[in-house]
Amino acid sequence: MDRLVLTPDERDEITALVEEVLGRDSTPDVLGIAEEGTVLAERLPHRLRDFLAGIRADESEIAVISGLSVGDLPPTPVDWRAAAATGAGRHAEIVLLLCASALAEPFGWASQQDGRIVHDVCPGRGQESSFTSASSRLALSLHTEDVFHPCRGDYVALLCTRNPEQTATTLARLDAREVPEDFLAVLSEDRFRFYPDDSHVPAERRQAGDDRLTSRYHTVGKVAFGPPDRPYLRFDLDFMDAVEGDEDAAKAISVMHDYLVASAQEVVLAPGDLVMIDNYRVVHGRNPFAPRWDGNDRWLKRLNLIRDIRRIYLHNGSRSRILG
Ligand SMILES: O=C(O)CCC(=O)C(=O)O
Ligand SMILES: [Fe+2]
Repeated sequence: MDRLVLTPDERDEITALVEEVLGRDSTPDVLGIAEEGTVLAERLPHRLRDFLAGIRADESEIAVISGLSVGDLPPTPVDWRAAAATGAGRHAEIVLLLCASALAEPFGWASQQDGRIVHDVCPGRGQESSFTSASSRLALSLHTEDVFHPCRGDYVALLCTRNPEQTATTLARLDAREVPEDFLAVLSEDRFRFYPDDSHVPAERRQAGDDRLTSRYHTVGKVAFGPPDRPYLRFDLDFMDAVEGDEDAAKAISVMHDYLVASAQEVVLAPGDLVMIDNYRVVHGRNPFAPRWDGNDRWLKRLNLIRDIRRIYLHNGSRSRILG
């Protein structure tokens, strides 16, 4: 893991830029700021830009920037809808957008959190055991973000505003030297189906009970691909399966899951920590925790990033960074 600890002066420089951007408009347009992101990011402290350029060039798995300001915070919202309605944590959103724009291009999903580009990750009441980031009492299993889609992010960026129980984010990669060749060979073939996760499916449809995974749209692909010595990875136990009748592929999913769990590392984010997770090189998840619903629960802001925004434009058939 690579880490950069910002100095108080660097933090203040970033805060001043964020305040300038927020001060331009009484109702800031977050998507509009994302459009300007890469230009605004040129004004971030040199050491931060240098660090992120290195992360990008090296394809580093995990990078943490510590010491960011998250602004004045209201109580942790009860769910993302409450955050969206009130603009809770706007300062933190812009910190995240600007810093992340020095690494890659922000984008969002029409099907997720109402098409917002910056997401809220906080425990949702009634969603304690869901398979989404709003879960709490149930661990969020190791996954590639948006595993089903060819335009899934190159990075997931998470900025922590609160983490009172020091709940860990979990991370794991595939080290080709550690796994048997025949197993890797199965993972490297188009023998796996990938489905949209529950955050992309309207709650009404899920509650209606007619939403079996296999009735969802899916894509077929490999779990391991890319440079053989440093393979890329596509995996989400809860939202994938083997193609019909392929027992060796089904077994490979289960062995792969055990391998990832056994080799996972934990990163505990503190307020003001921003982690950039390479969504091709590592899978991520979260340990379980017990929310207190006291306004001080764990709360992250999340942003998806892609190296080449044209892939999104081509998919959309328009210059929109909201995919769908
Ligand atoms: O809460 C965390 O640490 C990770 C959550 C997650 O997987 C996500 O927001 O994509
Ligand atoms: Fe995730």
